[in-house]
Amino acid sequence: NAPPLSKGLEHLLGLLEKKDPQQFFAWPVTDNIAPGYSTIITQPMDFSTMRSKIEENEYTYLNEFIEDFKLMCTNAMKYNQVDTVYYKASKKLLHAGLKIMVPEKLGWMLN
Ligand SMILES: NC(=O)c1ccc2nc(N)sc2c1
Repeated sequence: NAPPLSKGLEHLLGLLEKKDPQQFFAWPVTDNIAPGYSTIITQPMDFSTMRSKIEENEYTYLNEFIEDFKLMCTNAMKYNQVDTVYYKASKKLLHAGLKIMVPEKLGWMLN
């Protein structure tokens, strides 16, 4: 059965996914669309993987979820050149996401 954390994380995930309308972060990046991706990015992460982890109760603490979100964004800033839509979108998503993942905004989930 889903402990309370997973309910909160699913809500939070939904808020973050809305900040990625082009769905650049919706699914794992493949080497087909991003040549050499799997050699450059050793720890891939995307929203669909995060959703699976929530459903499998793989997140014990909110911080683990936040780390995966940051990993997903920083991977994109590592692989993509600064002048690409992907880099720009990941930087914007990272900052927008970290703005809502602060204690005063998440108090309802933390206790
Ligand atoms: N999340 C990413 O880093 C990402 C997503 C989509 C995409 N499509 C390409 N042609 S390169 C690329 C990179």
